[in-house]
Amino acid sequence: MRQDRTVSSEPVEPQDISTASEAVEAVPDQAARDRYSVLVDLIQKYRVAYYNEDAPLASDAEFDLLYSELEKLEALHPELVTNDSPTQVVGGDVSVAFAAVDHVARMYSLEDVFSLEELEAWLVRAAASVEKRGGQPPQWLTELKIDGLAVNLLYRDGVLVRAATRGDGTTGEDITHNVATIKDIPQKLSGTNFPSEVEIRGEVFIASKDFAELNEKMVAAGKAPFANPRNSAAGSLRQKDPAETAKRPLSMFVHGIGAREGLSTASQSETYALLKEWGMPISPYFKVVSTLAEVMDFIAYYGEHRHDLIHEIDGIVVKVDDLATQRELGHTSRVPRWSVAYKYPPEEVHTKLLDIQVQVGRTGRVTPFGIMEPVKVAGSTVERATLHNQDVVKAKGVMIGDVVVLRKAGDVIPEIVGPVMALRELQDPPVREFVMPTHCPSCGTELAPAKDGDIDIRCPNTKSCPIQLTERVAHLSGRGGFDIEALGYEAAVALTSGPGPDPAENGGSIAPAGPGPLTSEAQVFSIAELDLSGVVVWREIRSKGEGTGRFQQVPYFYTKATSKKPSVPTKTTEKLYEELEKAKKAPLWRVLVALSIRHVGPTASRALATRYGTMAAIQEALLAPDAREQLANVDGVGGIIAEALIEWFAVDWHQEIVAAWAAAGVLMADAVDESVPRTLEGLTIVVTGTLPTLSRDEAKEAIITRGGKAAGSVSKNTSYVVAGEAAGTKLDKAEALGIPVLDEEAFIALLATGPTPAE
Ligand SMILES: NC(=O)c1ccc[n+]([C@@H]2O[C@H](COP(=O)([O-])OP(=O)(O)OC[C@H]3O[C@@H](n4cnc5c(N)ncnc54)[C@H](O)[C@@H]3O)[C@@H](O)[C@H]2O)c1
Ligand SMILES: [Zn+2]
Repeated sequence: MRQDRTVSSEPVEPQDISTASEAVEAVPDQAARDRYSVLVDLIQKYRVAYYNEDAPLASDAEFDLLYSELEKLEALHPELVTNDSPTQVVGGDVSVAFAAVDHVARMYSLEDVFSLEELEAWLVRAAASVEKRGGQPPQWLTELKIDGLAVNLLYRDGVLVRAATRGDGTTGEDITHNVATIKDIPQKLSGTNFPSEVEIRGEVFIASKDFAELNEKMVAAGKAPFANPRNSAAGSLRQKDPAETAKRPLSMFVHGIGAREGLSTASQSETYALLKEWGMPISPYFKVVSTLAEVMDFIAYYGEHRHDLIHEIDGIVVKVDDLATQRELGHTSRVPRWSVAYKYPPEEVHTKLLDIQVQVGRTGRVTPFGIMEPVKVAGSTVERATLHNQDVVKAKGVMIGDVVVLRKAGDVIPEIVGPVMALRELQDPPVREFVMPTHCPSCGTELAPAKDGDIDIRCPNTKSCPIQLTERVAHLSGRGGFDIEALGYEAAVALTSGPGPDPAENGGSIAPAGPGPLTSEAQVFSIAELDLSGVVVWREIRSKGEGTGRFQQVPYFYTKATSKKPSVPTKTTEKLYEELEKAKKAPLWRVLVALSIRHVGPTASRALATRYGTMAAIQEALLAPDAREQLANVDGVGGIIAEALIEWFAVDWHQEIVAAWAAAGVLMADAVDESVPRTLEGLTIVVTGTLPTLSRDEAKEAIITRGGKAAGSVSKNTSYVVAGEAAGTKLDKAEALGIPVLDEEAFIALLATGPTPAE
């Protein structure tokens, strides 16, 4: 039966009601009845969107919360429960696009728990129930809860005769032709002696790497990307045209059996082994354990490795392994009593996109980012997420005011996946399109791409744009730069800008204004000489631990003067001075990172430092007529970075920063190991193929420490090519250009003595 698809614009917040365990049966009042029908309608509507349209209106987390609220309400008022309550039936039904087919044995859903305490209570209860019936303490089959959709495969005498979706558990959709396109699923089982009839059940999914590729293709074809692997698997499997399904990278793992005429295995794990012999795809991840502690270990392990697996998971399933015990325990109308699913905290939620603003980075790049209603996802509260550039905003199709899918997988940066289209029309105020600003929000300069054809637009006022300076100062003191802990973002703001207007008169937001005492990063190593005593910032006045909405100006780098003590630099400020002194001895690569040269991060900086050793050598290389080629040839550098270096160093005020830092005592050179003779001075050597004893890195290191240059590609300027086993095109090119080729032995001799005049 089709549900009415009108969507109420009233957002329904889950309400906090007492838990079932502490519930006393009470007569439901009108409020409880009203709430009950609201919940039932909403859950049914969400189910239809999820199972039949493959286009969820709510996140799983939101759905689960509403569902558990319904369960609790029913526990409190059992007389409200009807036979067709969502808690009594398996979600989903049969869409008109497919023929309806009855399963031989019913299919069930799973009981969900959302905390380890609940899981423990469930396992203890189930074990007690088994023992009460005279059984042994159960062995637990622990598996991953695959984020896909269930299929039921009916094999008669070893031949696949029908495949169906779960549907409402009794009747599913006939998807035999679509399943026939899935390579993992055998049309014929291998071996002999098959039962006359067996229903093999499993989860169809799209592997994580395939999912990423599929979405890239969808976007390239101008279609909306899938919100998650579950939707994509469901959408792909339920295509009307099997030829479409065939194009989708679907996989499957078995997780159960239904009808089993003449199958004699005693446990589910044993059945898996048999099915594997028959050629069915069995998950590599399941494990049979006997204690609660082992179940918990399994959960902890996969919680940590959640994103290193073949497929996405949303939890762990624990099953009683023994089949006779499974039969003993039976099932409710909706779920088996011998199995439970523990769900990990959600990594994907829905939230409202309140605004899209832009920020200006340290290289002037202007990036839009979303501001959302704060929402908890994967353990942290998120309210901002980058949208990268205007093209990404377009590709994702998000508008200001949309309800969006927000994903934060593990430690990964939160990402706005896309809008929930079905809710767009209902937003009030209506959604509106984001328009990229034409002028810099910090300095008002007109924005433009650095080069024709660039997607990113930038504020070209790099030297004086206040926000760019702030960002550069914050960056140079960062972990990859000089690593000056006492110079964090707040300090960078205080140094580079004035305190701005009173936040109380500015909607509570702290807006920097005017220049601060530091007007260029050239001065950072002279901060101690600047007068920081007058630098103030706005702080909210707190009373009894609460904000008051009123603000006062407080000194940032100095203590507050009292009648007894004059204002002096704070401890942190003293630390800042000390750290600056230490930073002067930072290795060259850190100096390079600190300069905020486009594309020059720690990796490229390390490569440059290893190759050149001093800032002077880099500057000299930049002056050479073939500078671009030389730099691009450094392993780990390449053409784009070479270009960026040349461009950066060509700017006067950039050179002034380098000069000012050098004048302030920044070393800008890595120590040279004097004990190694510089036998390769002036030589350019390329190492290729596998050498018998030296690794590629050891060989390069040996060249560099002896004053030589370890290049990545062969040119007429190459002095030698050191070739090992399986050397490819580089060797061919060396031979074509007549460049001497050395084996490892000859190379080691060269390291020791340098080129002999005979050569
Ligand atoms: N976002 C929404 O609007 C919305 C709507 C309806 C349902 N849902 C989601 O679906 C869930 C309920 O759906 P459900 O009834 O399909 O139950 P479920 O997804 O919680 O669990 C049952 C299903 O898990 C699957 N599964 C994966 N790995 C398994 C394994 N190793 N062993 C056994 N089964 C395995 C099977 O397909 C099985 O049918 C909700 O908790 C919610 O997360 C979301
Ligand atoms: Zn600007």
